[in-house]
Amino acid sequence: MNETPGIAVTGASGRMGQMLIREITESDKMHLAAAVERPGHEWIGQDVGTAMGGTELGVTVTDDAAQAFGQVQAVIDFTAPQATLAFAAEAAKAGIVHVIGTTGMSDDEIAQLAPAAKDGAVIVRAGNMSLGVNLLTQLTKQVAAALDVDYDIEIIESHHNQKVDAPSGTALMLGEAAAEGRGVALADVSDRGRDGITGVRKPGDIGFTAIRGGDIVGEHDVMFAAAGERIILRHVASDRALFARGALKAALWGQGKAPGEYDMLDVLGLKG
Ligand SMILES: NC(=O)C1=CN([C@@H]2O[C@H](COP(=O)(O)OP(=O)(O)OC[C@H]3O[C@@H](n4cnc5c(N)ncnc54)[C@H](OP(=O)(O)O)[C@@H]3O)[C@@H](O)[C@H]2O)C=CC1
Ligand SMILES: O=C(O)C1=N[C@H](C(=O)O)C[C@H](O)C1
Repeated sequence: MNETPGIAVTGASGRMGQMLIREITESDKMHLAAAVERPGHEWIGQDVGTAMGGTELGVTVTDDAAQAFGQVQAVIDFTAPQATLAFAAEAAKAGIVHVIGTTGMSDDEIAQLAPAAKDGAVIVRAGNMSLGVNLLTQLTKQVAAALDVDYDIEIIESHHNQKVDAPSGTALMLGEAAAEGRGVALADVSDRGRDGITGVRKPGDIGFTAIRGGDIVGEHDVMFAAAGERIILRHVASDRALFARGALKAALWGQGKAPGEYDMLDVLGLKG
């Protein structure tokens, strides 16, 4: 009998799904108890370890999230917005921790998580689970608060060519932090797509640029550009294990917490 928390991983065959499974099986603080994929996926019914090309892990990939979540203490979910909403409803029914790494959720989709948090899920959601990026959000807020609108804020993110959403979840976290530092709402100042005759830059705007290419894991610059100088705050991720380890930490942190919505600043004790 394994006394450590049992963890389910959704999107088990994905880049992050496989990374999470590797990290969980190497941890002595938790154990892999379920692996979920979408109905019709070729991995359904196979042992997840052998499907990944390694040794058997004794966990069969399933498309039955309700049944899987009934057997675990936490689910770690790096999938897609609509899938994540369905998993949140199941996590609420099971009364478990739901760690959400999925990005690209609209404001409306994010708002739809509230009922799940009210009904029993302990939701920990962040567009980036790394300590470095979460620290960078605090630094961004601080620098933005110290500088006036003579410093144009631009957020530049680079990712691999398989990424489907832009700007990245991390870029949006950094944008929110900059806007908060300036005491404005990001929605009012966000400039997300320049093309053609755009006119001159509006003072106070926060601009976003997305680069997609090759196998870039994830790079983010927050630039404060003024006449005669530029300040650039940068985070470079070179290994997805970084995100997976943050997610594992969140799954453990959530044990015994009251149902509700939390983020990585709560987990890392960086709020304030
Ligand atoms: N917060 C963070 O720190 C990080 C967040 N991310 C985010 O995580 C998400 C996944 O990224 P990544 O692993 O690179 O993407 P992948 O496309 O490699 O993986 C996504 C996985 O989710 C599966 N999936 C989609 N819908 C369902 C469903 N209904 N039920 C079960 N599984 C489903 C996909 O299956 P199929 O292939 O069949 O579609 C796929 O296996 C993205 O939103 C990304 O931005 C990534 C890294 C870090
Ligand atoms: O899709 C990715 O790969 C990543 N997504 C997250 C994001 O959208 O910011 C985090 C990380 O940068 C990798």
